[in-house]
Amino acid sequence: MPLALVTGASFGLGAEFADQLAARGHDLVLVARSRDRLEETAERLRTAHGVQAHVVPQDLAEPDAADRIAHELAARGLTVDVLVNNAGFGTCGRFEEIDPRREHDQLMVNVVALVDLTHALLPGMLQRGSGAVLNVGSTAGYQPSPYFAVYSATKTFVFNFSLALREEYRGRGIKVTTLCPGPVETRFFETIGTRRAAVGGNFAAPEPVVRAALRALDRGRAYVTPGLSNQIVAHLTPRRPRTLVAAITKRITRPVLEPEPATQPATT
Ligand SMILES: NC(=O)C1=CN([C@@H]2O[C@H](COP(=O)(O)OP(=O)(O)OC[C@H]3O[C@@H](n4cnc5c(N)ncnc54)[C@H](OP(=O)(O)O)[C@@H]3O)[C@@H](O)[C@H]2O)C=CC1
Ligand SMILES: CC(=O)[C@H](N)C(=O)O
Repeated sequence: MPLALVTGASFGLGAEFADQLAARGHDLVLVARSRDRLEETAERLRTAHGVQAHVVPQDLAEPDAADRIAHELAARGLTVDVLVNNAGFGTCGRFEEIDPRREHDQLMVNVVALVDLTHALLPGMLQRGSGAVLNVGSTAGYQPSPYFAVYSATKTFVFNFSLALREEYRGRGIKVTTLCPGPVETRFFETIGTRRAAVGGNFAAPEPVVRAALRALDRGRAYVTPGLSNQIVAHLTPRRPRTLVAAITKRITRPVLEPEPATQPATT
């Protein structure tokens, strides 16, 4: 069976990727920090889909995270066919008020670990002449986003990095697709600290978002943004003048500085 490695598989979109890939008959390697949660997911996938599910607990903010994962894969004799770089989190607010350590970790998880894991696994895919990389970006990456300065920049990085790789490996059996979702109902907003961080779209459930991502990967598409309002942001928003785009985006993202609304819908 083909083997897929999913980062951030303990919750949210990553757990959904693991479910849907297992339902398609993939064996899984599940990576995140929450060991218990990964073990539960792995057991559920084995029982429901009869696949092998391997748990590799790892903090992706650690500088040698990808090396450790690669070492673990080699020790267990596992060859990865599909890499889903999904793990990530956001920060928001006035830049000078955000904990620099948190921003640093965000860069490590959203950017450095994603590149390092791709370095670790892509050469094997090239040798075998087939493989797939699915990177999770965001609609936040389509433009500079004041009050999400670092988060949106990490997602712009993910998008441009993925587009460039896709072009480099065209014709060599490697698919590279970026999922750029708008707001999805996950723990993301608990972690970032406010549901006001859901900018410019309705909340989607993880299931259709992941389904759209895997369909796009099947078809070799460069990127996918599920949902009509998110597609308007993706395709119809002018890209320049860039300073004007940043100024307009600031008007849209500014509410993130205001207090959280009183009621909190449950998250998955
Ligand atoms: N929800 C949304 O509206 C949107 C989300 N995204 C992107 O989707 C991706 C998944 O987020 P989502 O499912 O929504 O959020 P969740 O908070 O539900 O899940 C985040 C996942 O990332 C993992 N993770 C976070 N930090 C680390 C770390 N240091 N080391 C290892 N794993 C880590 C978490 O695992 P653990 O805590 O166990 O380590 C968890 O499995 C992210 O890249 C996010 O930016 C993009 C657009 C919209
Ligand atoms: C959190 C996200 O990345 C999402 N695109 C949003 O705008 O809410």
